[in-house]
Amino acid sequence: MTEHAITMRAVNKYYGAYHALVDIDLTVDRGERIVICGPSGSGKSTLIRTINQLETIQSGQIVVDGITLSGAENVAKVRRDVGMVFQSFNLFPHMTVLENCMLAPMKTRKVPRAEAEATARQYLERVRIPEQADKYPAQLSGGQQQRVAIARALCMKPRIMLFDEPTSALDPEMVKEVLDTMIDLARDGMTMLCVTHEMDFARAVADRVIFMDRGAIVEENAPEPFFTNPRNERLQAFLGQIA
Ligand SMILES: Nc1ncnc2c1ncn2[C@@H]1O[C@H](COP(=O)(O)OP(=O)(O)OP(=O)(O)O)[C@@H](O)[C@H]1O
Repeated sequence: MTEHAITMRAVNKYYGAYHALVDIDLTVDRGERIVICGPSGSGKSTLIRTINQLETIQSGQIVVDGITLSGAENVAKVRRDVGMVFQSFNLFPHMTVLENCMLAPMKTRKVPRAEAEATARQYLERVRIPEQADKYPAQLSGGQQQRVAIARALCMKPRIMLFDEPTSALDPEMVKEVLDTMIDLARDGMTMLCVTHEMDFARAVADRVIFMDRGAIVEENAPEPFFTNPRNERLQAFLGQIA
């Protein structure tokens, strides 16, 4: 067992000439819940997408669960261990909810069908929509679709979950049901990195809140000093805007 869930050292990422991640150093402990916030374009999505190499980096090192992210074999191993939930739910529209949840375990983990189905039903229960198993995504509300996306990620039994603005495409009345699901997960000890502007969620479950600005991590702290005593001027302005 390695000590940390994720270690990023001197990570730099460019989109062409644009410097999107600037000397990122970040260590995430097992079971730690981290919320990442910051202005639009500050690099939040890019940062979490580098953790399962949906974005490649130009310099630095990322180690996930003791595995250095380089080489196709290592990247595949890391991806099996890291679940990701996006702003848009990215479910397969031509498959039922149950089939969406069974696909990856059967394909990439070679889990037998009966076991994949049992696991899928267990996690649909967990996100409180077991009765939707045989419907197609288009027949569900946005909040329900996002809970399917969370169940689908959990079916791979990930050690780490990444969330990229999971509630920002939802109607306001559906935000709470998704946040409640995430709070349940957080309380169960899942290692979580979550890009969100839901600061009540951050206050409720985050061990650490990170503020990104112009590609860099400029402040990180436990919620208490982070919200009550922000040291950085741009963080103060940002918190003022989203309050
Ligand atoms: N594929 C890409 N090609 C070129 N530039 C990109 C690409 N993806 C992101 N960028 C740029 O990199 C910067 C960081 O983008 P990123 O999506 O990580 O920011 P963000 O903080 O998540 O923003 P938002 O809150 O608006 O989602 C932005 O300036 C963006 O325009």
